[in-house]
Amino acid sequence: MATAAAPRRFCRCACFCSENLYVARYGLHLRFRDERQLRRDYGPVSDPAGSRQKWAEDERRIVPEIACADTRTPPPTPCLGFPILKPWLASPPSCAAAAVSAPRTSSSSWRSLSRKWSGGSGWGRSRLPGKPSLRAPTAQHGPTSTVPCRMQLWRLSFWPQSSTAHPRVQTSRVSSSAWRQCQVLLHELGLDEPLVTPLRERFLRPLMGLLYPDCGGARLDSHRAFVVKYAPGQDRELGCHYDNAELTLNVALGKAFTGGALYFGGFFQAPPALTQPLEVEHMVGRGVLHRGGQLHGARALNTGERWNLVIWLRASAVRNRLCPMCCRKPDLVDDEGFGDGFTREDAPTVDVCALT
Ligand SMILES: O=C(O)CCC(=O)C(=O)O
Ligand SMILES: [Fe+2]
Repeated sequence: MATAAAPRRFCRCACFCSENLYVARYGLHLRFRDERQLRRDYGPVSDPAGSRQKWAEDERRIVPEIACADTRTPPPTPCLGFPILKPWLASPPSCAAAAVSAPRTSSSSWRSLSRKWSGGSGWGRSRLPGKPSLRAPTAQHGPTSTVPCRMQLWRLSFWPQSSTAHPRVQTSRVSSSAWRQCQVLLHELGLDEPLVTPLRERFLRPLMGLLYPDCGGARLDSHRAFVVKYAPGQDRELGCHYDNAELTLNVALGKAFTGGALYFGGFFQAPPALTQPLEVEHMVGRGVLHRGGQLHGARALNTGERWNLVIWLRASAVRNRLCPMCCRKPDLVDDEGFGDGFTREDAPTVDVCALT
């Protein structure tokens, strides 16, 4: 008789508290061991004019940000209109439904998968409403694909009424490398289990197994999903960074906006990385897939409001060997939920062809 497997325990890497802390104000990624090291390594950067007064001001601002990343403050209860999402949650989004059948096709390559989903037309838009399609990878920057889907259903009626209702960063480390005012973690809304986990297991893992086998695409076993908001008077852009993820899906949910394009460079391990950035315009209802380690950022919003769903997809089998943030063997610390996707032992291999 089959017995249910015990839930896996996820961890984070201890570098969470010290490495790669992004301070948007300076566009800097900091290492933080102690105050002396902080002053020694970054004093000249944060105090170009050599003014002690300015440094004191910087210190006030930098240290609370670090403390915030350090302590994992319990999340405030988000104010949300959850019932508004319920009818939609009852039936899976069309992209998930369409993609569930993908592994059963004989296609095992990007090109044939694209042909199937784009109604035989090769690269480009899907002719079938609601079905995902894939766009050609760009030669220079590695595959970055777009997946239209009905994610615009995510009108996010649950967004807090004002940004102050949901204090910045307090819900989480946005990432160890990106930081912004307005973000809501989906697990804090209770949406991981009913929504994001099935989406990852039934749709994204098979798809990523085909598109990005070298990044652990077929072995994705956790995620961090959040919705970000850019608006005038709030965040308008996002600095260049890489994600704490093997792979990322970034879906433009709305509303109406201009500007805010994503730009991509090379991989963070291979500088100089942003000499010729590739720009990808966000289109509402479409998602962009990319490798987490690919440097990227978001250009300034010109007008309107931009809301995006970002899912950082993680494969413990990959990250257990090398933490993508500190690039060392991870120093594991037990954590809640999916932690940062590390585990004390590797997940069993997933046969994507056997998934239904
Ligand atoms: O604003 C965007 O679309 C990019 C978001 C992003 O790269 C991230 O949250 O890691
Ligand atoms: Fe990112």
